Amino acid sequence: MRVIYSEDHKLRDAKTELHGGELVKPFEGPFRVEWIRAALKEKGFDDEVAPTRYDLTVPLKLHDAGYLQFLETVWERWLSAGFTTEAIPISLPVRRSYHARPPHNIDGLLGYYANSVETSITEGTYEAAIAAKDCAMTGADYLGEGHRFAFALCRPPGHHAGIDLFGGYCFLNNAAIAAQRILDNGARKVAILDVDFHHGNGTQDVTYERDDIFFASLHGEPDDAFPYFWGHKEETGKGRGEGYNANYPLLRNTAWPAYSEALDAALKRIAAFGAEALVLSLGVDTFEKDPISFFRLKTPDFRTMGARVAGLGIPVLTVMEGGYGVHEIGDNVANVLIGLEE
Ligand SMILES: NCCCCC(=O)NO
Ligand SMILES: [Zn+2]
Repeated sequence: MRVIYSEDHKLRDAKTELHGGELVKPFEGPFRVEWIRAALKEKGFDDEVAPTRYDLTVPLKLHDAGYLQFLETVWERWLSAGFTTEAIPISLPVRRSYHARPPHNIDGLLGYYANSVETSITEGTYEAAIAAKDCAMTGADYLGEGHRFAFALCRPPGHHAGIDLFGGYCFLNNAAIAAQRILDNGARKVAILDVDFHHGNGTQDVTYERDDIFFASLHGEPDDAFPYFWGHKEETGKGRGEGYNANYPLLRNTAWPAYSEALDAALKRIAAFGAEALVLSLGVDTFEKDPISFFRLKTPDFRTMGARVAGLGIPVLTVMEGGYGVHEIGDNVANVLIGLEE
């Protein structure tokens, strides 16, 4: 299977994350991708390429132009405002802020575009996010050449990045950008299946009113799991998108039997939609040892997951999302790819 990887992920190397009321070493660090890369190489995934560089034409079909400009300029503006730390939002447009609009003040602008406040913005964040979406788009084009599978080893991840929202370690929605590229390459219907532990609220945001992209997400029950305010069953799409969004919230300690039931239901919906290709938002923070999640999947389950997804019989672009803290993330990602190709 072709693996698309960019050294530029290392440009995103934040030193702080707001977690449990204090600034900690980020869970989402460069080590993650290097662990995964090493595991893939060990298991024979040695067809690795660097991404093609693309302009912003496709991201601008999903993200707000002002938001992209913010991402590109925020770090310099933060420093020019005299700050010497990493940029973390503190004030958000919440309920009844009826006239909220992007303030000039960079401190306020950070909050305007944030959907959560754990994620610091630092030097190199934008460049790394650009490289991640280039990995996803390169994978989409590789499928467009007639190949069945590809893996975009994206970092930073993207599934919490909304139309004009960053957070949850995400800045550009790599999976949705890849889906858009697949459509631009000629497909009429594409599905995105998000198997990360956390609801892909950003992906839901950018696809919610569309009938050419079907979005399904399996995730921790929002009443108990980040991002908390999205991912309920009753979120089924809006306008033309009504019926093209499916959420499968699952309870604490969910293990493979219950998880696979929801997975099969999601796959059935995707097949019924008539997807010509699938973008798999792969987070492996569903793993039993993940430090910030609460499902109980085991390493062999990820191989079964890949095989079930391959059962759709359509091309699959796997896009890396979350999965933290333990070396097993490499084996778990490799197992999904092995299962896909079985
Ligand atoms: N503050 C929690 C951030 C969770 C990020 C993540 O793994 N999303 O999939
Ligand atoms: Zn996650």
